[in-house]
Amino acid sequence: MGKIIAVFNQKGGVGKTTTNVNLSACIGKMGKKTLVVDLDPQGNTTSGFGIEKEEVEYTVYDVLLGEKNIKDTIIETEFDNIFILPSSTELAGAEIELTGIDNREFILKNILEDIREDYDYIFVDCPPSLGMLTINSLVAVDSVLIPIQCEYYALEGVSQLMGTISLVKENLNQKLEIQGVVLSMFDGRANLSIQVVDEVKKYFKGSVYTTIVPRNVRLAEAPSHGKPVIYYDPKCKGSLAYTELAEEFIDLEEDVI
Ligand SMILES: Nc1ncnc2c1ncn2[C@@H]1O[C@H](COP(=O)(O)OP(=O)(O)OP(=O)(O)O)[C@@H](O)[C@H]1O
Ligand SMILES: [Mg+2]
Repeated sequence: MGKIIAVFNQKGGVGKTTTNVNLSACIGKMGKKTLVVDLDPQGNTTSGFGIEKEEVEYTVYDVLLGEKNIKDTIIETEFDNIFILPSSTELAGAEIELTGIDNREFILKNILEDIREDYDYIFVDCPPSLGMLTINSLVAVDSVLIPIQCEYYALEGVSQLMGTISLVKENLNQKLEIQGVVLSMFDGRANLSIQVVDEVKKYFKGSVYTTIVPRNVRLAEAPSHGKPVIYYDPKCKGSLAYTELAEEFIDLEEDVI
């Protein structure tokens, strides 16, 4: 049965989508069948895998509103073992449209239960907010992968993030766990980055991945070519980091089992 993981931090621009696209692409390359759910109306995960948002007929929006079956909406990408449930800008409206529905926090969970056996891993890309879409994803998943940017305000908002996870755990999803914390956009030349790594490790204790993702311009360029970085420039630092992170992720998972 597939494991479902939300890539979440309510803070914007910390590397959620970059981590989601590149970690899942590396895991797919390792032979694991992977579904990526783009739950962000910005649709950066969808376009990051080379899918033109305007050309997609049905999206996660139609599935959430019960107008389309998930199996008919998932798209197979050109990348090894990667399937995507695409997003669209309409999804922004879902925040409001879903509030009128009974058991609205469980909509995504019920949808993903139908297909979780078909995949090894399912990654959900969350928007940078604490609205109904994010709550749906925290209820639907087994664990949360938290990207943290190596910058001055890195830990700002982290207590709110942990508070949200605790609330969901107490009230809506008892089995919710922290999958791990990924430090991203590390700049080895800056003392600040080094300090942030120490602080984050102190706060999250053993949950921080050993692999740290450096700031690497190839990671920022790859989405405009519609490719995960390992397909865009397999030898760059960003590719090496996400490949290492995927190996660490899988090793930890397979140890647990
Ligand atoms: N390691 C990195 N090196 C260089 N640029 C990066 C790196 N990680 C992310 N970026 C760039 O930083 C910006 C924000 O990253 P990303 O979109 O992954 O964050 P996000 O948390 O998903 O943002 P949002 O909250 O808006 O969804 C993007 O322009 C991305 O290309
Ligand atoms: Mg994003």
